[in-house]
Amino acid sequence: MDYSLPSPDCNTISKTYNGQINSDLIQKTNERYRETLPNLPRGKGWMTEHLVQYQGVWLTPNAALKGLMWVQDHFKPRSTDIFLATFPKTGTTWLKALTFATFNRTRYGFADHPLLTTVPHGCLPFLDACPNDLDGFPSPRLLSTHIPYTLLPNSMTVNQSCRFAYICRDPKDVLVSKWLFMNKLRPKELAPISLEEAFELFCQGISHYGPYWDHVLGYWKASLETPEKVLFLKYEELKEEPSVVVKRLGEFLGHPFSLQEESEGVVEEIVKLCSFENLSNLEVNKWSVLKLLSTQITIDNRHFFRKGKVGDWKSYLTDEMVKRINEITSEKLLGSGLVFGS
Ligand SMILES: Nc1ncnc2c1ncn2[C@@H]1O[C@H](COP(=O)(O)OS(=O)(=O)O)[C@@H](OP(=O)(O)O)[C@H]1O
Repeated sequence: MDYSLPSPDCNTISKTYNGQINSDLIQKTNERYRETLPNLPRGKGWMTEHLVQYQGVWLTPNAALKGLMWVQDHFKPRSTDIFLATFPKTGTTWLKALTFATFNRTRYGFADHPLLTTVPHGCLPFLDACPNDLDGFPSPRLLSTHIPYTLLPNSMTVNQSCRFAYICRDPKDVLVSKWLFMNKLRPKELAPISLEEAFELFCQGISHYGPYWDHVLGYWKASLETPEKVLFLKYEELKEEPSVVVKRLGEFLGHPFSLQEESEGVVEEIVKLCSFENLSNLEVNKWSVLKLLSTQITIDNRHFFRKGKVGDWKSYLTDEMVKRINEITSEKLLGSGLVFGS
């Protein structure tokens, strides 16, 4: 089986979560999970009723918490692994497409590229959902994760030469994108979350894999310490100069673009293939669904493509909200050398 091809099986973790694979290791993590869960602080959920705080991070109590414990307890990283790491709604879908297309550019032609018929999420297995299903994948593995850098096991960060491509985005756009997306997925029996509520929760750090600023700072600091291992990107820069960023991505992935490829316009082809305008208009991304077996949730692919703009927060946030979130951002990032646009 060619595992690097898009595979609908990349979410097969449900087998694991549902306990159908019966091993001592799984039992141990499940026990740890069952013992830990009742003692964790709870906050209001955006998509689920609650989020729980584990090791300082807010997670959905079922899939995300179990996924994290799984990775911490059992994932066997390889030195050649490449992870696409993101906080949700910062550009995951886009970077997945770009990474997949860049990494596999000699394997697929642009006219019949897998991304024309597969949602980007179907192209890169989600580590947090299937850590033990990945053992059979040939190296080098391209995987994705939402786990904050500081919560990853040492086996992935300190002890291995695994690489991470990380993308962040202006928190105001992340908040708005997340609020609109989560309300679409929120079960009908739960009342929708108002923007005011979402704003408050986000500012307090209570959102999936939040606090947002801590997530960003974890990868930012790691990128300063080990730039060869952590590539730190910004959604806004990718929008501004996609070709420049794709070339950096190529180098980071260990596949720099040759002069010939550049003169043949390969970089631009990748940028075009993965552009919002192209991906959001494909049949697969307009009408198909992504089944997240681990959470039993089905997501319409079109929800991953809303506007794809920088600064759409201006249509939603009040001046007061902007002032508060900007203040939090300045405070949190103070002295880090990292800034977001105003
Ligand atoms: N190709 C491309 N180019 C530019 N922007 C894109 C692209 N694909 C998705 N998007 C926009 O990214 C936002 C979704 O973020 P994520 O992909 O991180 O979401 S998720 O975590 O995977 O659910 C969401 O942003 P908003 O439009 O602001 O809501 C998407 O529209």
